[in-house]
Amino acid sequence: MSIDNNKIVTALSTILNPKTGLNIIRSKMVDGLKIDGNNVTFTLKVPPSDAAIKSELNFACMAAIQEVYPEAQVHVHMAGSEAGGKADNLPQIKNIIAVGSGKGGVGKSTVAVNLALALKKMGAKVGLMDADLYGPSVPTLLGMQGERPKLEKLYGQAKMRPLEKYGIYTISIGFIIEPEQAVVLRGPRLGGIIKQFINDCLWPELDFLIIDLPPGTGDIQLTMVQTVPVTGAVMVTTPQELAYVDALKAMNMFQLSNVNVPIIGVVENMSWFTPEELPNNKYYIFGKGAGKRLVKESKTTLLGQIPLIQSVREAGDGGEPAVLNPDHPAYPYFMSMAERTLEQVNLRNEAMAPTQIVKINT
Ligand SMILES: Nc1ncnc2c1ncn2[C@@H]1O[C@H](COP(=O)(O)OP(=O)(O)OP(=O)(O)O)[C@@H](O)[C@H]1O
Repeated sequence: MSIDNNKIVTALSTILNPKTGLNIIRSKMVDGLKIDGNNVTFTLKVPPSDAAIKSELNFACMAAIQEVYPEAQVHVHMAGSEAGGKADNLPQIKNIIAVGSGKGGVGKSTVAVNLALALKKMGAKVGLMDADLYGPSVPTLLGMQGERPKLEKLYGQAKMRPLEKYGIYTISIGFIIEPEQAVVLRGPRLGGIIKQFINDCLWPELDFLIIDLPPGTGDIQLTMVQTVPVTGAVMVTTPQELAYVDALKAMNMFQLSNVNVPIIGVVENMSWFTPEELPNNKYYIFGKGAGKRLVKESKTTLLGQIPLIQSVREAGDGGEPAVLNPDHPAYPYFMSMAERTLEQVNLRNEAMAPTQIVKINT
């Protein structure tokens, strides 16, 4: 009986990429498959990992093929994938968007969550990583307090599966420890947790991973740009002068020549106050202008201005973000913010090469 190419591919597609948990055919790890009589030969492009995992993978491939064709002689050549490129970390994710701000409390998490859900509504596959380790808000904003991610073993390594809510995938330190304990985490451990969110999480194939960064500039932001190729950053600010100064500092971090993460655009939150009973009135209680000034400084685009509306806070506290409800007064603002973000990400991808992981000597 001659060996059928398709049956070999089917057998190999039961083997998983040790890094992502996706199958090795989908992950394009199998190259140069050749069948010659009973000999089955191919190259397996493996992400950097230890020798034990490589040998387990090797045996798993052989066993899967020999289950279908016991007479097959299987020759697997192991080849490392190129180091430092997008292929290494989160290759299954097309766009990684970091949402940053100069200061806390400007609504960065609210923007990140509504952006993620709006992109999902527009048909994208979306993940949301809560990297704000000191003040994780995602569990509350998505109404997921107390939920825990499932742990699984993959080739002997413990992996976490992101939780699913409203059709998006998410992970947060708030799902692992009680939020009030997060403040006791210190520098080196913070970087370790971010790396776990990236390397030890079984993220599915996604069009967008939105990352809710902590406010300001610091180790977590740096670890992030060093560990994954961030496609671009969305900066969130409130309209007042003081917010502008801090937002500019945070924005400049992404623009450092050795970081070089493009700014996708600026979202101005709490641009004006609109009382629910007077929906056409706008009161500029925080002044005007920070968003536009930041846009001018970064030569980017104003992705949106979101009004300060009491029910935005209520929707967030209630775990059902505004963009889930088409009748919510903030719905059109968040949707148009997401549409512009998508437009700008597409323009960025047409105009520039993928971001490389940043190498910083500290
Ligand atoms: N447009 C808005 N209208 C009304 N309330 C808002 C608006 N945006 C955010 N809020 C509320 O402001 C508070 C702070 O928002 P959020 O947690 O999103 O900010 P943040 O910048 O992520 O803060 P931190 O990084 O310090 O956690 C929340 O209670 C949120 O519901």
